[in-house]
Amino acid sequence: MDEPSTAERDPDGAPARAPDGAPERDGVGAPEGDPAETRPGVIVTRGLTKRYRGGQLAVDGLDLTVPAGSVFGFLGPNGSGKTTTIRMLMGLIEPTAGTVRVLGRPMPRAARTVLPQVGALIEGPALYGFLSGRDNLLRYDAADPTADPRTRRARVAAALDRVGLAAAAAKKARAYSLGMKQRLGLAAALLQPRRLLVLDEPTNGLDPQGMREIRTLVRELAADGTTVFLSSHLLDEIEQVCTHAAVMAQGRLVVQGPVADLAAGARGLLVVTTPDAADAARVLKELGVADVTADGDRVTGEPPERDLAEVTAALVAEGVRVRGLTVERASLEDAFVALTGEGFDVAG
Ligand SMILES: Nc1ncnc2c1ncn2[C@@H]1O[C@H](COP(=O)(O)OP(=O)(O)OP(=O)(O)O)[C@@H](O)[C@H]1O
Repeated sequence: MDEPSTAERDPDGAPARAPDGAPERDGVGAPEGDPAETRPGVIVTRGLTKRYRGGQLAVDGLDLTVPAGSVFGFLGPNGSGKTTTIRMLMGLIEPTAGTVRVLGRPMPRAARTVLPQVGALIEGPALYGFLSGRDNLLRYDAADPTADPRTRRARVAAALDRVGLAAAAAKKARAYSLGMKQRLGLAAALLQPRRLLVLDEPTNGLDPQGMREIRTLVRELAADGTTVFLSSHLLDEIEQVCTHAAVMAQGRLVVQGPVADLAAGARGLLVVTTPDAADAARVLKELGVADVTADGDRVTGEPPERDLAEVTAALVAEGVRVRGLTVERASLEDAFVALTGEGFDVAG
């Protein structure tokens, strides 16, 4: 629950520059009042770069395009630059170079008009422990000049209900679990209808049941037409809830696109189930299948170019009893490993 006021400080007014000193590429010559719909994405960054004062290059030349209506997963191991990027998207910190457009407007310059249309949950909500969950939200909403005080109580009740906190609404926030605090932060982001939700690790600190509930909520919000941008270091979470994803590693964008396409980019795995594993492995090698490994009654390898029917026929012709033969779809994790040559650090 970042205070919007921190994002509303006056920027220097100068157009952001790409590292080579070229003027900002996105929206050159376009008037600021252009509707977002004429833009390619709800979030568009070009050459976005952040070097911290200590010299740490946290984000390096990021070109991100988040399509309208997507649930966009921003994925990367700890320290890959996700939070730094999100803070730049929300105008909380200045980029060292490059540009950010959110809802078609440049950030941080247009923060005052953009941020009321964006619900954000970044780095855990700031809560008053001595106030109840409900009173925290009433207070938060009262600090928003665009919020209608006449509908405040009803909106707060609806938001608490939506995140499953209605029963705990009167409890002091300091007695909330981490998961409950996370939900309260989400409720704060949902007090008004939003065109975009930006959620930094929204399931952090939640138990599996809480994670499922947040995923369901994200899907419902997306079905209502809200674009959701969420960061995560959990690959399966992104696969379960996101339509699109971008993968970060060491401050750089590795890949972005529809989740189905990203996973399809990795080749998947040929799996033969058979009691004659040794013979099956030999035949597959003879057929030119790469990386053949036998483990119990399971023989795996790279999916061959040739028709699977031919592979099955060759196995059977050699007396291999085939119980099953299939190509397992590649997961996003396979895609990540294929793209970076690294495992995905899911610790933390
Ligand atoms: N305020 C700061 N000053 C200096 N370096 C920072 C600062 N904030 C982050 N960094 C460094 O920048 C890099 C990217 O950090 P960032 O928090 O953006 O990554 P992240 O992908 O969000 O990681 P996590 O999942 O752990 O939050 C890291 O090496 C981090 O140590």
